[in-house]
Amino acid sequence: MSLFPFAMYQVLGRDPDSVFVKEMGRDVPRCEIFKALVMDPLEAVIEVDWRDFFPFFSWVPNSVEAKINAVHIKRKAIVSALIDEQRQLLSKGKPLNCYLDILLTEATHLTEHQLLMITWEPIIESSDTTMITIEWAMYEIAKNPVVQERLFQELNEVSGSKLVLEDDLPKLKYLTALVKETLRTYPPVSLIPPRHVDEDVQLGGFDVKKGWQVIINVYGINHNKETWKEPELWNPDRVLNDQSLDLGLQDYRAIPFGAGKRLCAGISQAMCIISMTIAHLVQHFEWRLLPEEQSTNVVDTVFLTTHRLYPLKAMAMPRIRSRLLSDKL
Ligand code: HEM
Repeated sequence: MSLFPFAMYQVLGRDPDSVFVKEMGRDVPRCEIFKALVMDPLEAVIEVDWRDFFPFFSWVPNSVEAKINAVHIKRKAIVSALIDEQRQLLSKGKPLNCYLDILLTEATHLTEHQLLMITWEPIIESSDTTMITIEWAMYEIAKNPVVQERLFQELNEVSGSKLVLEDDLPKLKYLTALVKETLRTYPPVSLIPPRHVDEDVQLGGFDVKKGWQVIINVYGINHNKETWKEPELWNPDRVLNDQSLDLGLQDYRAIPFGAGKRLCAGISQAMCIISMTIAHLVQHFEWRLLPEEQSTNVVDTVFLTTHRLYPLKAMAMPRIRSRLLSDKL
C-alpha cells in the first residue's frame, strides 16, 4: 500500500507513467520515479558518516558522500524534468489544478533550487508517513478485539449503516484518540533529521555549541516515562478525554509531526486520510492478526520512517455482505 499516486496527483495534478529526463537520456518509468524521489532519499538520510564522530578526520574521503550525492543528482534531474513538463503543459493551456501549477504561476520569486525542493518535499512527505500510521493502527486494532468492537460501535452510532464521511470525523472521539495514540506509540518519523546549530545556545539545560548538529528524538519524547505511564503500551483511552494533547501545536508531550516553525505542513490532511481509511476498513471488515503476528510483541522496522520490516499480515472478514454491495464510497 502506497500513497505515492495520491502525492503525485496533489503536486502535479496527474500521476505520470514516465518522464523524459535529459540528463539520463531516456524515459524514466513510474517505479523508478518513486524509488528516486521517495525510497532512495529515505535510505540516504540514515546513512551514518563516521567522520561526524571524529571531526578532525573530516578530510578523509568517505563513500557515503558519493552515495548521497548520487541520490541528490538523480532526484534533482527527475524533479526538474517533471517541472519542465508541467511548464510545457501550462503553456499549452492546461487549467491550474494542483500545487505545482500554483507555485509556477504565483510563486515566481522562488529560485529554481527552491522550486525544486518544495515541489519534491510534499511528494516524499505524503507518500509513506500516512500509510505507515494506518498500518500500525490496523496492527493494534487487529490485535485488540475489544478496542475494535468499541470503535465499530462508535462508527455505527455516528453514521448508522452509511459509510463515515469527513464531516463525521469531529464526532468520532474514540477514532481520533486511537489515531493520536498510534502516532504517539509509533511515530512514523522517529528521529527528526539533523539541525545545524548556527549559534551557541542553551537547550534543556545543556550547552549546545555553534557548528554542532542536533537530532530530535521524537520516539524518545513520545515514550518519556516521566510523561507517560507505561509508554510502550498502546492505549487510546489514555488520550480519549485529553483535550490538550494536540501533537506538537502547543503541547509537546507527543510530537509526531515535529514542533515549532518547521512543524509538518500536512497535519490536517494526514489526520483526515488516516481516520477515514481506518474507519472504512473497520466498517467493512472485522480484522484479526495471523498467528505469526500474534506470537511476538516486538516488530522490527526499517528506514527513517518506521516501515515495518515485514508488512502486516491480518485476516479481514466482511462484516455485512449487503453493505459491501450496496454502499458507495
Ligand atoms: C502521519 C503523517 C505524517 C507525519 C507523522 C509527518 C511528520 C512530519 C515531520 C516529523 C516533519 C518534520 C518537522 C521538522 O522538521 O521539525 C514533517 C515535515 C513536513 N511535512 Fe509531514 N508528516 C506527515 C504527513 C504529511 C503529509 C500528508 C504532508 C502533505 C503535504 C506533509 C508535508 C510536510 C511538509 C511540506 C513538511 C516540511 C515542513 C517544513 O519544513 O516547513 N506531511 N512532517
